Amino acid sequence: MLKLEDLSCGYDTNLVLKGVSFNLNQGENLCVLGSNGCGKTTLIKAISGLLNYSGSIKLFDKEVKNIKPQELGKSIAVLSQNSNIYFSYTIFDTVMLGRYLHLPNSIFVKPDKTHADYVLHCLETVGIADLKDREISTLSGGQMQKVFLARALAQEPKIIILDEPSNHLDIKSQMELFTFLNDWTKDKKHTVISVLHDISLAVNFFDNGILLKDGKIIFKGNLKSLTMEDLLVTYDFDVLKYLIDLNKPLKEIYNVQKQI
Ligand SMILES: Nc1ncnc2c1ncn2[C@@H]1O[C@H](COP(=O)(O)OP(=O)(O)OP(=O)(O)O)[C@@H](O)[C@H]1O
Repeated sequence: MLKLEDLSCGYDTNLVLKGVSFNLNQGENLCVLGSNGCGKTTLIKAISGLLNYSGSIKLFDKEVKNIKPQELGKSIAVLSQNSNIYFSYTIFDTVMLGRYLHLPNSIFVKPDKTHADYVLHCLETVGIADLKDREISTLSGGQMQKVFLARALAQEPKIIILDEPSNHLDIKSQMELFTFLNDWTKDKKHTVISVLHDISLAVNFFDNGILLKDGKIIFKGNLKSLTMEDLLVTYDFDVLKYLIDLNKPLKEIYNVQKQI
C-alpha cells in the first residue's frame, strides 16, 4: 500500500533523509523512533506530500508527488506536532473541516445531514460528543488532541499519521488512544504511522518500527527484535538503565523499576 524506495529529501541545502526505503501493508502499524532532529517529522511531511523528494513514495501504486492534495487528503490524515486552530471554531465545526474533502464543491456548500451525522459519529468515537458546542480555544491540550483525532477520522483516511501524539495526554488517555488506533487497523484496511519518543509505548502498541539516525534507517522490522545495541546506536545513550526488558509489558517494567 505504501512503498518508499531510496527516498531522499530535506530543506534547501540541508539534506535530511538519505535513501530511506520501507514497505507498509494495509492493516499494519508502524512506529518511527529516533533522536531529536534525525528526520522523523521530515519523513511524515514527505509521505503526506508536503516536500519535494528524490526516489519514490508510492501510495496504492501512485507516486505521492503526482497525487492532487484533495485526493491525498482522502487517503492520509495527519495529526502534526503543531496541530493548531487559530480561530474560535466550535468542536463540531473543527471536526467538520475534515469532511470538506468529501463535499462536491468544497467550502461553498453547506454540509448536509449525512455529513453532520458523520461528524457526530466521529466525536462519539473518540468520546467527546458532549463537547461539540464548546469553542476549541477553551479546551485542554488532551481534549484538543481528541478533537484533532476526530477531525482526522472525519476525513475517512486509509492512513492516519501521528507526530508525537502522546504530547498533552495523560497515561490513561495515551492507552485509550493507542488501543483505539490498534483496533482501527484490525479491519486490515487502515494503517497507522506514528512518531514516538516513548520506547515502552512503541514496543507495547506497535508491531513494526523503524529507527532513524541522521536521516538513515538503522533498524526496521518487528520491534520485539529490537536490541539494546540498536537503541545505543540510535540515541548515542545507554537506554538500558531506563528500559529493563523490552519484551516485558509496561506493567512488569514499572514493577521491576519500583523494586530497584
Ligand atoms: N522547515 C525547515 N527548514 C529548514 N530545516 C528544517 C526545517 N524543518 C526541519 N529542519 C531541520 O531538519 C532536520 C530534521 O528535522 P525533523 O523535524 O524532521 O526532526 P525530528 O526527528 O522530527 O525531530 P524532533 O524529534 O525534535 O521533532 C533538523 O536538523 C531540523 O533543524
